[in-house]
Amino acid sequence: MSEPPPLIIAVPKGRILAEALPLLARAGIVPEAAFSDEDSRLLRFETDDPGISLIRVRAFDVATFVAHGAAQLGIVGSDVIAEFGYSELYAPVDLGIGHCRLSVAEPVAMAAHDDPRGWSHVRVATKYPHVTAAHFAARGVQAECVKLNGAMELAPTLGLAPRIVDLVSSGRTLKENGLVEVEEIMQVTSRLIVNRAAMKTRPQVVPLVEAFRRAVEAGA
Ligand SMILES: Nc1ncnc2c1ncn2[C@@H]1O[C@H](COP(=O)(O)OP(=O)(O)OP(=O)(O)O)[C@@H](O)[C@H]1O
Ligand SMILES: O=P(O)(O)OC[C@H]1O[C@H](OP(=O)(O)OP(=O)(O)O)[C@H](O)[C@@H]1O
Repeated sequence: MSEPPPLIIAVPKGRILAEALPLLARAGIVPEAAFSDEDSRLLRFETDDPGISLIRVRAFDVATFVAHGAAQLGIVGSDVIAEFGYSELYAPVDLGIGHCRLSVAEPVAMAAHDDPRGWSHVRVATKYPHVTAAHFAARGVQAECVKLNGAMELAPTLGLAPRIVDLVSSGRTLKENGLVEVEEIMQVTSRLIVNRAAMKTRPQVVPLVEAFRRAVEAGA
């Protein structure tokens, strides 16, 4: 009988990659050297297990590859999972990396005389229009979102939108751009995601999920 095709794990490039590498190692996955070389143009990588390959894609695309079954597993922020809301995804393991929060922020001067409890309509620049609209709808506020893919912090001073919804970790980006956090929407960490169909059809998936679970416990 021929070998099944390798399982594909989608890993985001950017900041999560560095935190994911030790986790992959503890899960027994050793990628070829080019994987941790930011200068490499390769997108798909072999590992020392012929049954496992890695792909390196943009953070938001990890969820899309896995939801459509193009990759069977992935590592992605809970912010991205929430924004897409793909029903095909199962997120069984909190990997304990990529800690940050998704928050509403506005200019310091505006915050001085603003009360979020009084809002009935907000205009917000964000990369997360679905999470933002759902958050505000739940408390009876109508949200008008301007979709940006980065540098949301520029929106208030340039008149694009008076407020933003963005990720905050140290708070340095907000501070340096004259903004202040006024409301937290969600706490974020990276999760292991699995395609639900692959979980049933590919017997190697469940042991791999367990390997990640043990890798997290070993690093705690
Ligand atoms: N400041 C931060 N601190 C900790 N984790 C973060 C921070 N910013 C983002 N993250 C987490 O890392 C993930 C990827 O963010 P990153 O900034 O690397 O990608 P991006 O620049 O938004 O993506 P792309 O360049 O592909 O559009 C986010 O979805 C989030 O879960
Ligand atoms: O609170 P801080 O520690 O300053 O982190 C917050 C910043 O981190 C993320 O951006 P990132 O650095 O990933 O840049 P990008 O989204 O513009 O690519 C986020 O979009 C904020 O701008």
